Amino acid sequence: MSVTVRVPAKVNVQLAVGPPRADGFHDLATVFLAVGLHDEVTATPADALRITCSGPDAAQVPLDASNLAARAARLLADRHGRAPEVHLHIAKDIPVAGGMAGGSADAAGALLACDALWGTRTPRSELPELCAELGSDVPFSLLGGAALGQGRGERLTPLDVGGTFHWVFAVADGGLSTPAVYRAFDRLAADRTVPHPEPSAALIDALRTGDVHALAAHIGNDLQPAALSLRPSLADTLAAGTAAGALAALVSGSGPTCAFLAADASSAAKVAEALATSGTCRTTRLAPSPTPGATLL
Ligand SMILES: C[C@@](CO)(OP(=O)(O)O)[C@H](O)COP(=O)(O)OP(=O)(O)OC[C@H]1O[C@@H](n2ccc(N)nc2=O)[C@H](O)[C@@H]1O
Ligand SMILES: Nc1ncnc2c1ncn2[C@@H]1O[C@H](COP(=O)(O)OP(=O)(O)O)[C@@H](O)[C@H]1O
Repeated sequence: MSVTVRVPAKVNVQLAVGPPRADGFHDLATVFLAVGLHDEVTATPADALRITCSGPDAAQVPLDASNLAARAARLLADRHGRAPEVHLHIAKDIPVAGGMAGGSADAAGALLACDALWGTRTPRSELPELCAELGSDVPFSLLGGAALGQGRGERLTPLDVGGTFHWVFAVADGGLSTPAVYRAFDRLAADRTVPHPEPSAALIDALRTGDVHALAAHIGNDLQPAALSLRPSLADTLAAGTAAGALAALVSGSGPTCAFLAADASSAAKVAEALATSGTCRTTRLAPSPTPGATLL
């Protein structure tokens, strides 16, 4: 017997970052959008906790206790006073360390898969809190769709989305460390007062009405200058997608994946083709949004 859970990647269409807090995190006003790139986490009975991973980027995924799926299994087992005996296989399609919350997706997937395999029946209302213990992005990986994230990103308010948005992702060679990008943000902000981050009403309205041009006009990522300072070549990637007709171009979360919003599916295909031949990224992916959160298959 085994249980498989499908989990989506995300892009932050708004990522407003405040000053560092006493606990080292930053308060955010972020709008998460789940996009149609997925990992699958399969839980199978085993004598001990074991992690395996397949997919083109599998070699970059740690298979020890630091894997977020392993941490999720341990947390759930502790919560129910049982041993974390499970084999978790991650079929990885989400770029690793790319600012698309792949590890967070696997954590949310492992929680749901283990809960079903072990029959621990954790109340659905308790899952977001367990997710938040694992990482700031994990509650959104569970929820999917679109949501406003506040606090360190874990306090979610679901948002309505009135249409399908078409994305192209330009995947870079190598990842960027999320803490390093937040540190670069702090360095770049050292000589100014960083305001408390506020949600963009215009952007939330654009999502609700499904207006791609309005969404493109209000999209933004405060971590982008920080990611660019660590990886200046991303400016060429962003420029290549814009030249190919993308309505908006931005770094996805902490990067280095770049995200391009296209007017429709055929424009997205053209942007992807131009990026693929531009020599400014390792590979490109097309994905619609929104898409559901962690789902038992
Ligand atoms: C930037 C974002 C945008 O959604 O995602 P990615 O682009 O990395 O996927 C998130 O804020 C990343 O969330 P996540 O990757 O879950 O971070 P966590 O494990 O909770 O924290 C890792 C580290 O990032 C920094 N961090 C994270 C969240 C936050 N609101 N402020 C922070 O300063 C802290 O240095 C923290 O120690
Ligand atoms: N299941 C997992 N999948 C990917 N990376 C993981 C996983 N568990 C732990 N990690 C570690 O987390 C880091 C960040 O990975 P990821 O979640 O893919 O990126 P990001 O935080 O940029 O969205 C990786 O470099 C890797 O060392």
